[in-house]
Amino acid sequence: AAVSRPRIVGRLVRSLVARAAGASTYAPLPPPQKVKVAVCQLNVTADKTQNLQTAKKAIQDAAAQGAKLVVLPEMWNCPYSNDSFPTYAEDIEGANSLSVDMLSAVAAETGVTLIAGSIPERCGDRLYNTCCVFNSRGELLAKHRKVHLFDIHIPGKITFKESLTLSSGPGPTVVDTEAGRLGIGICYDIRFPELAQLYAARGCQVLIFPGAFNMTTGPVHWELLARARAVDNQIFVITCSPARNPSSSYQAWGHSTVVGPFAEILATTDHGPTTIYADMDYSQLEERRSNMPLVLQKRHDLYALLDKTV
Ligand SMILES: NC(=O)CC(=O)C(=O)O
Repeated sequence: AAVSRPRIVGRLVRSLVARAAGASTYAPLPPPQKVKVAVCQLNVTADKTQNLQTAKKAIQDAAAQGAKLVVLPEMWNCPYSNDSFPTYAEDIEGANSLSVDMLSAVAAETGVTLIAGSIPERCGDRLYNTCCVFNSRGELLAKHRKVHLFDIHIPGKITFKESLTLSSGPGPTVVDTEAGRLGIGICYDIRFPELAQLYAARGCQVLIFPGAFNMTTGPVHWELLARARAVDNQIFVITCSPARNPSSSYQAWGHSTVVGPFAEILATTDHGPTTIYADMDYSQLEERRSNMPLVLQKRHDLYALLDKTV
């Protein structure tokens, strides 16, 4: 059954308070040893109702295939454009968020942990690019607001300035779920290795990046960055893109991918709508880290990661 909005909000507030209070002192988790993940590369159109139906069906199908963790892409309920963000934005903690209601209900119905890509979030007079995380009861566990905004100008290729409409989020998001401890980033966030290092230092088992790279940066950087974050931190990395839509003003690269802690590709795809699956075995984290104990070999006398959020 769908979870009522007050319960969702209460849950989120408790979760945020708990994280603020104890972010540096997570108790060791009894994580599941193996998790089957589904990465849904959704077709995104200008029709929001259709986008919601597409997402719902993809989650249901993934659960029917045995996935326990389901990931959606960046901006799956609207076209990726500054014109669209204000129009499609929803108040995630308000009473009438169509997307959140659907996500909460389908997570509860299917019993999956849902990393719900991102949607434009309206909060007061600000907009954010926000990823919601739901547990198997449909409760909102956390939300990540994109920390690094995508402001780039590559002459003759691509210019995009998210900061024209969006505000950047306040900080990292580590969330303990039935599918393990997850660190969440959105798209451009993957380019900043310190964020991934911080997540690894906090004991995350998987880094999840809903993202929509493009035809200029995607071919050269998308897989490279996912594998780089994985190999640096000896950690699982998941990227989830929208499918490429020829009628869209922004051509997404696609190529959603799951990478293992040795930087090996566990699952990947091209640019069409599809769902890819991978079995993540968390015992590989210990194995890779004991084979090659990078954390123990760091020269803390020469450099350090400074976590300013705890
Ligand atoms: N869309 C993004 O946030 C990032 C991207 O396309 C890139 O880094 O390239």
